[in-house]
Amino acid sequence: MFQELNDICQLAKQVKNRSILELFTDANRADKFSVSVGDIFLDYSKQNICDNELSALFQWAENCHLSETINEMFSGEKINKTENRAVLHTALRASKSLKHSILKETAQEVIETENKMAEIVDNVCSGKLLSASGEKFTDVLAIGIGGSYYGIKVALTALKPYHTTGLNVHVLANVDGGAVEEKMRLLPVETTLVVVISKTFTTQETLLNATAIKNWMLSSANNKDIIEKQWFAISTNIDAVISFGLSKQHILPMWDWVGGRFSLWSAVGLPLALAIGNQGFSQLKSGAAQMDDHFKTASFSENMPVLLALLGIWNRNGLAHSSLAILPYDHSLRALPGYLQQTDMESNGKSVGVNGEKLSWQTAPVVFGQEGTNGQHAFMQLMHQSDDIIPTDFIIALNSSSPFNSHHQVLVANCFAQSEALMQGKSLSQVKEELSAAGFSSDDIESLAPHKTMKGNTPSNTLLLKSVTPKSFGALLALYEHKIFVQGALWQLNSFDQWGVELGKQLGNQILKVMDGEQSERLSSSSLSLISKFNQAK
Ligand SMILES: O=P(O)(O)OC[C@H]1O[C@](O)(CO)[C@@H](O)[C@@H]1O
Repeated sequence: MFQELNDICQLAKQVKNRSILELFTDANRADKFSVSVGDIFLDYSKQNICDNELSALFQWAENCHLSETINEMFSGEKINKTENRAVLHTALRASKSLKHSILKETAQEVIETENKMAEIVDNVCSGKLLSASGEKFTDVLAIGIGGSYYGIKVALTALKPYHTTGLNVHVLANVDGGAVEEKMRLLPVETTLVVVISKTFTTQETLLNATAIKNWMLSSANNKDIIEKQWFAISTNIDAVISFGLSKQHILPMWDWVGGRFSLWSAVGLPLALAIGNQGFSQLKSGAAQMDDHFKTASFSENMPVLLALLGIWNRNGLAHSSLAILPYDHSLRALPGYLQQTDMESNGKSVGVNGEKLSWQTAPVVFGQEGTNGQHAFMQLMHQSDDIIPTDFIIALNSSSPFNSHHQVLVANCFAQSEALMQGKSLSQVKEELSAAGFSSDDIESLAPHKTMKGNTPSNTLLLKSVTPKSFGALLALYEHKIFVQGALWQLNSFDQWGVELGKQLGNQILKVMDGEQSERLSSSSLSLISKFNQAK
């Protein structure tokens, strides 16, 4: 029973068209299908699922040895098999004693790096560490892309009310001269601290942006020590950073057992800590650690990341829904959909299993979203009336950091209304009744009614945070990290590599050469013609 994903899919097939709304005849459903961890509450009662199906999912997860796989990750087994690496971002937010027991001899280096990072933050804030011109820093520019950008970006945005240090922290990721120019116009050269983040220190976009900013600083500043004094880097590739011109004392290490998209908890978080202070950064990590403990110890039926993962698989494979909408109804969480797009799709957007076999099931959904209520005036039309059912995660904070309470109430009401509308829908007969009550003629009712029906039966989760604080936000990020890990494990793929991004990088380099006059037989006539149009326009 329930040995294979296929068994789960067969079970789901039988209930695909069941009405979610009718499941609420069980008066205890909302209580039963919800769980709390710290400051986060998850209501999953609006999913198309019942007790026996959840039990089947738990049983299947047990049969897949999920508990063992979770232990393997936390204990540092090399579960990233294609790169022969452990996956230990959780150790970065663990207690000192746990760090020692997991990381062994590396623990000391990790703790020293944490201390060094905290010292940099203290010294920059107190003015002990000054710019090359002897002034206090006013701004920080973080340069990095992908996993060396999204975590910082989402946390900086979410924790704006906790930016207590007075430093203005900016991020530069995209390789676009316009974005670079924007920063140059905005930033004061003499008082900007730069943090270059690149695990490999070979990433084209980051190196190009860093070089442009470096040249700009060198040409605009009076002091030629500006790079040595005002720049820091986070990387595993120390030699490359030194060749780039940074002083060794200004390099904080990374380790190959921390994946880029799970690296916020390492020194990669330096720009964030420079905004929210050391205390804020510790609280962020403590929230994540709280979720780690819960994930490691809670039974599957109470385990929030496991539940989210299994519900996602139920929707993706069982009910064959191919997308996932992330809809935070909180301005501070507006960067979350973009962050989760990377974390989820770069981790699990794969079709080959850990042993190289072609998987015979679908994996990561297409993740998209936007802050509410903007989405309601855009793509939610499709969610209500197209044939595609798009499972949704609604995320709200019960208490807003804004003083505009009436706005917050309207925002939350809209959020609850959308999950209800997506579930209830509106049938043809309901619409006809409404039109008739409003006095429409029978001809008008017949022609208008089909346009006004809503399919309903769209499943959703609602996540409530007491408020968005460093601690609750850390827990939220860890929740999704673990959800994605569980899904990858159950889909039997490696969530921790990203070979799919390589071909584009190779072809990008080749195209640059063709733009400079080299011949290529590997490119299609379409691309060659586009290159020629670009060259003509130059
Ligand atoms: O930190 P790096 O080495 O510059 O890499 C940046 C990002 O590029 C990727 O390799 C691919 O997008 C990510 O996994 C990584 O986070």
